[in-house]
Parts: sequence; structure tokens; C-alpha cells
Amino acid sequence: MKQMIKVENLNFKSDNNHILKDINFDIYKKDFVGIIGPNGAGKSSLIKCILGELEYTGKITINGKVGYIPQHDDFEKDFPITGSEVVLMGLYKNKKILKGFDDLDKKKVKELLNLLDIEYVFDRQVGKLSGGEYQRLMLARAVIFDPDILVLDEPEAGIDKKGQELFYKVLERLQTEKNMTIILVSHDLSMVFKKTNRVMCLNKTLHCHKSTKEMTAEDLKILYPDSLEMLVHVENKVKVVDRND
Ligand SMILES: Nc1ncnc2c1ncn2[C@@H]1O[C@H](COP(=O)(O)OP(=O)(O)OP(=O)(O)O)[C@@H](O)[C@H]1O
Repeated sequence: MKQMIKVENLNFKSDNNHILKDINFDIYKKDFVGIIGPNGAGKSSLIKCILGELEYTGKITINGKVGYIPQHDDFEKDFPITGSEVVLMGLYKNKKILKGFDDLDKKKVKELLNLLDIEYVFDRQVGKLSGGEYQRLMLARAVIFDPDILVLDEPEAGIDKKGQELFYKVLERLQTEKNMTIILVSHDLSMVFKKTNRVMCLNKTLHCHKSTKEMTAEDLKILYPDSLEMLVHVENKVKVVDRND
């Protein structure tokens, strides 16, 4: 299996605060990896190191292009711009927007919006989209240039359960139809356990990185010692019970 990301002896400090300590892991093609950990565990910092946005020590090797959906996007929703123009910004980073797009660009955007089940937002003003539609539009913008690796930092904020189900469905589609490797930071443990094939438990150091099926209650107890009501132990395997179930 092709190795997409290799992280060796990664350390990140800020003002002598050790935020990430001695992190080592590999991620392979078509992995769907969930990164979990409590607030302040260093999940976003790890993502930013992978993206080259922070100065760290150690070595990170990346094989391929990376698409990214940040935790808080700075997009101005009231800006008068259509769904298709937002997606094309992901392709050209503003350069071509003033000149206009060609038919090939438009065809590509249409196909992608179709794959994400939001073909109808093509001509719609961004400010008029629902939270779930907007979230999938941001996904379209992040993957329009066909990245090999897609990184998402807590994409589910503000989206209801149905919107989330749809979102995870289209993520799975990207993984199978476009062979994408996906890395997802999330606090939604029930979704992580349903959808990913590997899980990283992070709290400054990497407590474990293993197949989702092999995760044990002990692995989670290290991260969430005070939240055991969320966990049901099934033959020492973990089932995360959704609070809404
Ligand atoms: N660039 C930075 N400079 C200084 N401190 C930082 C920087 N980035 C993050 N931190 C600190 O590092 C710690 C980890 O933050 P980070 O955002 O990576 O955690 P997280 O696991 O993503 O948290 P959350 O789940 O709350 O989003 C926090 O204490 C944060 O204040």
C-alpha cells in the first residue's frame, strides 16, 4: 500500500510550551483516519504542521497534493458570489476569477457538485445556502484540484445530524471514487467510529494509532477519563453511544 504521509519525531513547542511531543505515524493510500482528543490536545496544531503552517522539529514527508478544510473558515458569506465561483476559487486562488472561466472549468465544477449532491448551488448566492450545503460547497472548493489527501478540521460544527450523515456519505464517495486519503479531526466520536478505518488518539503525544475495529475502551479512557458514560464496553471493544440515540 502506498505511503501518503510519514511523520517522524515531530515536536512542536510554543513559548516553551510542549504542544506536540515525539509524534510518529504513517498514513497509507485510501486510509480514512480520525484524529480524536480533548480540547487543547494539539489536533489542529498537528494538522497545521502537516500543512507546513507551523515551525516544528522532526520530519514530515507528504506524497501528493493536500486539500484542506480549516476549523474556522474566513470566508465572507455575504459576499455576492455564486456557488460555482467559490469552487473555482479553489482551483485558481483568485487569479482567473476576473478573466472568467472556460467551459472545461465549469464542466468540472458541475461534475463535482453533482458528486456531492449539491448541483443546484451552481448559480446560487453563497449567502442563501443552508449550513449543510455550505459545508459541502467548502468541501467542493477543497477538492476541485484533485488532491490525493483531504484534511478536515472539525467540519461538523453547526450541522444537524441529517446534514452530517450526508456529509460523511459524500466523503466516502470521494474516498472510493477518487481514491482520496482522508484525515478528519473530530469531536464526534460516534461518527468517527462509524466511518473511519483508523483512529489516532492524541493528547500532546500520540497515545495510539490503530485500526478503528481494534480500539479498546482502555485506549479511549486515556483520552477521556471523565466521560465514560459515552462508552459501552463490548467484549473489550468500544461502541460509542450517541447522546441523541
Ligand atoms: N500557534 C500557536 N502558538 C501558541 N500556542 C498555540 C498555537 N497553536 C495552538 N496553541 C496552543 O496549543 C494547544 C493545542 O491547541 P490546538 O488548537 O492544536 O488543540 P486542539 O486539539 O485542536 O483543540 P480543540 O479541540 O479545542 O480545537 C492549546 O493550548 C493552544 O492554545
